[in-house]
Amino acid sequence: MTTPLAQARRVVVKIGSTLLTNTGAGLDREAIADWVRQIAELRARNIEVVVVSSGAIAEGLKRLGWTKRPHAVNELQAAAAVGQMGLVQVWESCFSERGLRTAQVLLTNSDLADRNRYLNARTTLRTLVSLGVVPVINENDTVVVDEIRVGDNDTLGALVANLLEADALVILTDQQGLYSADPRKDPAATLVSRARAGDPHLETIAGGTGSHLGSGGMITKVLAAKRAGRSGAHTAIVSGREPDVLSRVLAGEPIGTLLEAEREPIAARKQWLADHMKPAGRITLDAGAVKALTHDGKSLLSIGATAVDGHFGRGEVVSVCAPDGREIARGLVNYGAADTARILRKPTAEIEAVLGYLAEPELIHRDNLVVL
Ligand SMILES: Nc1ncnc2c1ncn2[C@@H]1O[C@H](COP(=O)(O)OP(=O)(O)O)[C@@H](O)[C@H]1O
Ligand SMILES: N[C@@H](CCC(=O)OP(=O)(O)O)C(=O)O
Repeated sequence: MTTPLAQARRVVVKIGSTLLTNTGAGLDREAIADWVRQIAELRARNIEVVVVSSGAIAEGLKRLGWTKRPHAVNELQAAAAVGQMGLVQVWESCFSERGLRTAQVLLTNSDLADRNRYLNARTTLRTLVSLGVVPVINENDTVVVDEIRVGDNDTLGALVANLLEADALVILTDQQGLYSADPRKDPAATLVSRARAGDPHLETIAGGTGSHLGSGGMITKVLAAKRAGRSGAHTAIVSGREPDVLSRVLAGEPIGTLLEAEREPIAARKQWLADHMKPAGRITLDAGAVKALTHDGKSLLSIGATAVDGHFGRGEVVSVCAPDGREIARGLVNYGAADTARILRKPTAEIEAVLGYLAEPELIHRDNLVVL
């Protein structure tokens, strides 16, 4: 039986540092050339491919002769800048040997959090893909500090899958897939071959971080699958060393781990709201308002809001939380933080008397709200 990946027409392929750099020994040109051969085959089958390539820091460390990964952010950024040169050189030369054009795209979280820049990134990527170019994307490590980082390329891969409304996210790593426990520590761990993206059990078995070269480990892959699933993309986590891995996975062969998107994809604009890595503030609700949003698909009214945190203006993205602090939704708020604080627990009919104006009857309109 074939998996639903046999139907995928647009895919994001994310490749981790350990694989790309042969566990830190230096860029594995042979392996990269082989993935490029498979990508060329996919293109010939009319499958559009975007690559998210890690490895800049790992390659930079090697080129600078640093045997230990530094802690200082400026040193990591310098390593990324050095390594990125080598990375794109190898990708470019391997693709050109196959007669394919490639393009370097470096993104940060703030490029995706700002609505205009997000739309620009989307248009540029779509244009590249429609021109038959294979974009090679990485985080722009040189300019990002912690507050504005995506942080790891599994998440970046999911954001790109959402941005392009891809059908699949294929994560190539150094293990056969997701196991019931970290196989480096537990030899009895078994492979999870198929599960629902977003199943909370997956997060418990994926715990812990990865190798010293990469950043995420399995937990970021599981969370990336959940995120990609929201726009309808299935995720495969497979070994990049498996022969013909890309061709086989996208022919629907059940290898590695398949994490299936089961929900109806949410609309692109709502997806953008959900993908905000760092909302500008937080509004907490009472239990009745939580139910109105999550079960009844209602707008958020001020009467159900009990607390507000952060500094945000009208029109910014905020987190909407249950009384226990759990984030249940995100949305574009109609009132800034100071005015929101003044209308907490107030019925809509009193907003004008309290604030001296009525911007909108709802605190967040349902069209601008996505339940997570
Ligand atoms: N449940 C699990 N199944 C598989 N691997 C796991 C699991 N939990 C932790 N890991 C670890 O995650 C590592 C892969 O993550 P990472 O090194 O960040 O890879 P990449 O560079 O491909 O992103 C594996 O080598 C493994 O040691
Ligand atoms: N942008 C970083 C990637 C960091 C990262 O997520 O690495 P990995 O866990 O190997 O995919 C780099 O190029 O080194």
